[in-house]
Amino acid sequence: MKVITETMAETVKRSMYYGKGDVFVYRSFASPLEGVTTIPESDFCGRRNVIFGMNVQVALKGDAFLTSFTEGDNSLVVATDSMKNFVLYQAGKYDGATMEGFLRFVADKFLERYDHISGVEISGSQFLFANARIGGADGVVDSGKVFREGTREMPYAYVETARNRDGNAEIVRRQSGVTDLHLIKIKGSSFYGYIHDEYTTLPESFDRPLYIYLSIYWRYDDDHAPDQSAAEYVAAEQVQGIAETIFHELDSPSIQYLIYEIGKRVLRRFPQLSEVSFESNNKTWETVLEETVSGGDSKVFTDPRPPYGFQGFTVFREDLADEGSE
Ligand SMILES: O=c1[nH]c(=O)c2[nH]c(=O)[nH]c2[nH]1
Repeated sequence: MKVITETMAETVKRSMYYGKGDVFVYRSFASPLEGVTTIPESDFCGRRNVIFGMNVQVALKGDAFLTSFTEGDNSLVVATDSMKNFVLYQAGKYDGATMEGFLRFVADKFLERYDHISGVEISGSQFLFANARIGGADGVVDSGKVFREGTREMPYAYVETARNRDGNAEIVRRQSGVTDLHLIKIKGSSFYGYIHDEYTTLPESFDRPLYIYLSIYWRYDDDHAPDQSAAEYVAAEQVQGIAETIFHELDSPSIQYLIYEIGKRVLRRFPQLSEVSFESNNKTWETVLEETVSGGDSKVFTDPRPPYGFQGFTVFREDLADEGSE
């Protein structure tokens, strides 16, 4: 009987996990992120982390949880409410400066604390808070105490760990990112040359108001890790700066080509990365009036109607192979 069970365990890969989402963590006066290597496309040089805030999702994995599903046996269940408390408690113990580092720290602590857990999947979206600007005797300066939740676009991080044969935590997969950029280029984008057949109604466009929703994700190569050194850390703000710069510079023939060019620039700027992935949506405005009283290029637009197009693409370091250096 035992042999059959073991064989089944090897051949049947069951999906099994449970956890907690929307764990909102706000840590005040965390370590500042300093010593980041700057790039020409961005003036980002660090984060003060007066408020280090994020929305965390965590899931625990392990064969030990099987009977909680199959027999209602809760004896090895870490309640998801306790997971939430665990994450919040660790926020007080973390002395690093990045979400990637924090998630790794929490994942390791889970495996240390609970022997029966075999793996952890944890991800987060970071809230960026910007200093309020206040007027006083010295002119308009940063408040240092009052912050506004900065932007819609959010740094993203994902870490998956598993216990190895020696019982120690190992990284299985991880990814960093920036999600939910909304970028409009008012002039200088086209889309033409696509298949024209009995299904085509879209007019070719030689100067469209290209509006994209964009999420960008990147992975470090095996010799580098996002929580290793600030000098090798790739910040969401920097990748965002590259995306905005390329969008500005390039007269793009399509979103497909635009994201490829952004990906190549990111890999060229950051040799410590092995790949960059994109998810984009096309929200290009509809043109309502081609002319206005202002003359020149002035027009009137409105939001597009659904459905919306999307693109997904991963750029690898090999894609740079036949390019000269800048
Ligand atoms: O950049 C674009 N890529 C497409 O594949 C596409 N298809 C479409 O209708 N509009 C666009 N725009």
